[in-house]
Formats: sequence, C-alpha cells, structure tokens
Amino acid sequence: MSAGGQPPDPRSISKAEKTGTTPAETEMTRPDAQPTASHFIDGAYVEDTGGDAIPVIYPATGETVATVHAATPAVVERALASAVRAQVEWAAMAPVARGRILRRAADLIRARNRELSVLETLDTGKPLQETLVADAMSGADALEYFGGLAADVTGATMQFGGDWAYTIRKPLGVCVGIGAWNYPTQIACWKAAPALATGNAMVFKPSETTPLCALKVAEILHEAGLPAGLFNVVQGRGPVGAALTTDARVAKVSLTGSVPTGRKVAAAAAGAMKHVTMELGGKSPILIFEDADMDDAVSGAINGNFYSSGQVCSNGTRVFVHESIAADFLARLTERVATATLGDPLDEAVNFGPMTTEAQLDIVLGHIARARAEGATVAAGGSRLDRPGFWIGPTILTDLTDDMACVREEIFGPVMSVLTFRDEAEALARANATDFGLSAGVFTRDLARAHRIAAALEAGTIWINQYNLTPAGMPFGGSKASGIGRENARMAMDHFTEAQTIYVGMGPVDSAY
Ligand SMILES: NC(=O)c1ccc[n+]([C@@H]2O[C@H](COP(=O)([O-])OP(=O)(O)OC[C@H]3O[C@@H](n4cnc5c(N)ncnc54)[C@H](O)[C@@H]3O)[C@@H](O)[C@H]2O)c1
Repeated sequence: MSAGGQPPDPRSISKAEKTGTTPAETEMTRPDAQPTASHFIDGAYVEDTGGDAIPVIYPATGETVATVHAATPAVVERALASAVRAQVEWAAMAPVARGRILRRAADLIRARNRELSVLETLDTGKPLQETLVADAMSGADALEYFGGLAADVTGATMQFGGDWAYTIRKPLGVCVGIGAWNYPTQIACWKAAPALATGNAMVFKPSETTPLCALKVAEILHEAGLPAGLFNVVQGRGPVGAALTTDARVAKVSLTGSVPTGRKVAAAAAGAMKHVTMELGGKSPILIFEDADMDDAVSGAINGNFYSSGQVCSNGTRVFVHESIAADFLARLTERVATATLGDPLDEAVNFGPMTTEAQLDIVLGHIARARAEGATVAAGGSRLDRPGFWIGPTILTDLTDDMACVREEIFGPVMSVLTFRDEAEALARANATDFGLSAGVFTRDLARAHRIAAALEAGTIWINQYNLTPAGMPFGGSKASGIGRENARMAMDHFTEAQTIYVGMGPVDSAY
C-alpha cells in the first residue's frame, strides 16, 4: 500500500551515481505521499483548510509531493481537549495493558518498515538505505522498550523508626512534543513511547518541514489499540508550537530543535512552571589519538559527519586528530569520502542524499564561504551540485583555527572540520571550549585514557571507539546549552512522571498543647 492510502503517482527519477558522475538510465517509481488529512485528533484524521498551506518538498528534486495545513486555533483546541479527556482513563489503566499496546505498535511498525521508510525518505530526502534501518526501526525499538518497562514504574519506601513514607510516580497529564525535521518518525516515537507508557497523553507538533511521518505513527498507535485522544498530531510552524507550549492544560513540553528555539520554549514553559525536556543542537568533538585504529576512526568520523547528510544533532563536527597521524587520517578520509554514492534517495544503492531544505543548504553554503574567506582549505566537496534539489557533497575543511565560525557554530550539514592537536590536555581543553555539550567521541586503544577523557568531556553522551549509536536503553541528551533532561532509557520515565510522597504516621501524634 502506498503512503497515505492513496493510489501511487508514478514519476521517473534517475538511479544511483557516484559523486560527480552522470545519472544512469534506470527509472524508479515514487509513491504518493499526500496524507489522508493534515492532523490526527481523537483517533481520526482531521482537515481544516483554514490554516496556512504548508508544502512538503521532496529534497532530491525540489518538487512538492504533498500539502498540509497549519492547525487553526480550533484544531489546537480539539487536540488539547481530547487529550485532557482521554488521559484520565489511560492513567487509571493497568500499566501492563498500556505497555501491551505500545509493544503491538512496535510490531506493526516493523511489519510496515519499508512503507514508513519510503515516507521518511520523501519527507526528509535521507537515503532509503538509511531510513530502512535508522528511523521507523528506532521508533519501534523505543515503543518496545518502554512498552516492556510500563509495568515497572516504581516508587521507594523510607523508614523513620515507626513512621515511614513512600513515593509513587504519577503521570504529568497532557504533554506536548515538538519535533525537528531530521528524524520525524524517530522523534515522534522517542517522545510518545515514554509519555504514553507512564500514563500521559501527548499532542505532537512535527516540524513544518517534515509533517508526514508523525501522522503514520498516530495511525499505527491507534491501530494497535491506543484509545482515541492519547496521541494527537497537529501541524504548524512556530506559533502553533507556542500556542501548545503556553496552554494552561499542558504539563510538560519536550522539544527537539535548535538552541535558540529551545531558549524560547523553555522560557515560555517556565512562566507556568511546566516540566521541559530540551533536545537541542551541538558542535560536538571527536578526539582521535595516535594509537587509534585508523579505519575505525575514519569510519567514526564519516558516520559522525555525513550520515543523513550531516543533519544529525549529535554529529562530531570538530574532529581533533593527533598531529602525528593527521596526514594519514586525511588521506584515508578523502579517499573514502570520494566513494560516497549520491543519487535518488529511493534507490537503495544510494548512501548520500540532499539537504532537507533549500534554506538549510544556503546556511551550509554560507558557512563554507565564510570558512574560505577566513583562510580554510576545502579538502572535499564545498559547493552546490548542479542538479535539481538541494545538493552538496560531503565537505571536509582543513587549515582551521578554533576561533573560526565553522569550528564554533553548528552548521547542521555535511561539513567536517579537521583540526590537529599535540597532547591530551590540549585536546580536552579545546574540545570543551564551547557552549554546546551534546555529545563527544574518543578513538584510542588506551583504555585508561579513553575513560579519563570520557569523564572529563563536558557532554551528555560520549562514545568510545564508536560514534552516534543510540539504542533505546541508553540515555541520550545534552548538557550546557545543548539541553535539559534525557530521552530513552529508564531516565525518560522519570521525566514523564513526578514523585508524590506519602508520609505514614503510625501514632501516637505528639502536639505542644
Ligand atoms: N538533541 C537532539 O536530540 C536533536 C535532534 C535533532 C535535531 N536537533 C536540533 O534541531 C535543530 C534542527 O531542527 P529545526 O531546524 O527543525 O529546529 P527549530 O528549532 O527551527 O525547530 C524545532 C521545532 O520547534 C518549532 N518551533 C519554532 N519556534 C517555536 C516556538 N516559539 N514555540 C514552540 N515551537 C517552536 C518548530 O516549528 C519545529 O517544530 C538543530 O539545531 C539540531 O541540532 C537536536
């Protein structure tokens, strides 16, 4: 079945090509992406064409493949009202029964992985080769993981010699999820799974750039047995997100987005003392020592910079390489990057896709132009490709200093900055000299050094001899400006519940008079 349940609308697109070569002759079929309606509220698709039209553009060609409408105030109201109504019964349900629904949804997602992955590719432009393994499957992992944990939300008891106390974890109520455009299916599932497992309802607003996938997540959750109203999807830009954030019925906002948006949303939520989880941007370092396995280090740097065309929050875009191995590292890196296969992302042979939006491509090109002007050398890529859509190849910058904008600012595109260092203390100090603190990586065969560095790095997630893997059982999130709170793992259950303490007096009650 095609995405959106509508008949396929075949269009011809060219097949895979290596970087810089001409397209092959083979033709492929692109399925239809238009959803049944813009929003999913109270268990059903809802349309209201009164809201602004939002085009969904296939980044590989620049064509509009679907249109949705931003939520009007009436749509936002319906979503919130249904969530408030549904949450009370959901919270009273046996947790194991809640978990069973989430685990059923995980099975449905896995069974439909290809259809969902194609939709993710149309929404974002990421290669199908990636989306088949990283998006819906990661969403299914989260639903399965939190479905299993749902029955294990426990409090604690404290003894005071006679009197005692205990805590119970209570759901927060109605939670809002707001997504970025790079992982629309995964972000919806990572937020929905712990929220629903712990007895909350969620109203989710996808990024206006990638509005399609969260609708499918809602459809599948309800097919798995989720009662109506518990996972609602409303479309729209910033103002819709702001309306949800400031509504008095909302207890928590979980945002995945940039640091500037995070500051705005956290400030708005703080006014009403709402809970927040902030998954924000980064400029993460990867430290590669002279004893590192060179092939693994190159692979880690490639995965940490060019996967999803660099549109990954945790990317290790400042690659610090020990000066004794820097020439060898760069030679191997440029050789391997030249073998990236660009082409239509729906072709499974393709492993490098376009930027998701033209605006983001322009931001990336602006950073590269500024880096050149500041004296950087472009060792690979660096310019827009002459083809329809929003294309730039994997780009490597060298001859850099730490004060250059390309080394300091999040670029959110396929741009790796390669820097060199002399010793561990220097590498560590430079790695930590940033307001961001999302992630970091270290490649070395010296175990003691690996753990010493990991402990000293100021970042929420550190990978040793690996990069960017995020299993559902592992907490993920940022420190410093990169965020507040953690997604995934048991910790996320704490972020969607609050402790209530009950003191038990065993008598007698002493009083002064
Ligand atoms: N830490 C993580 O887990 C993680 C994951 C993916 C992306 N990101 C970050 O996201 C950014 C890229 O995504 P983006 O460009 O979509 O981010 P963005 O900050 O522009 O938008 C994020 C979301 O916030 C909404 N929004 C904008 N203004 C709002 C407001 N005032 N109130 C409420 N909602 C508002 C947007 O409509 C969108 O849905 C990058 O900085 C990237 O690093 C972080």
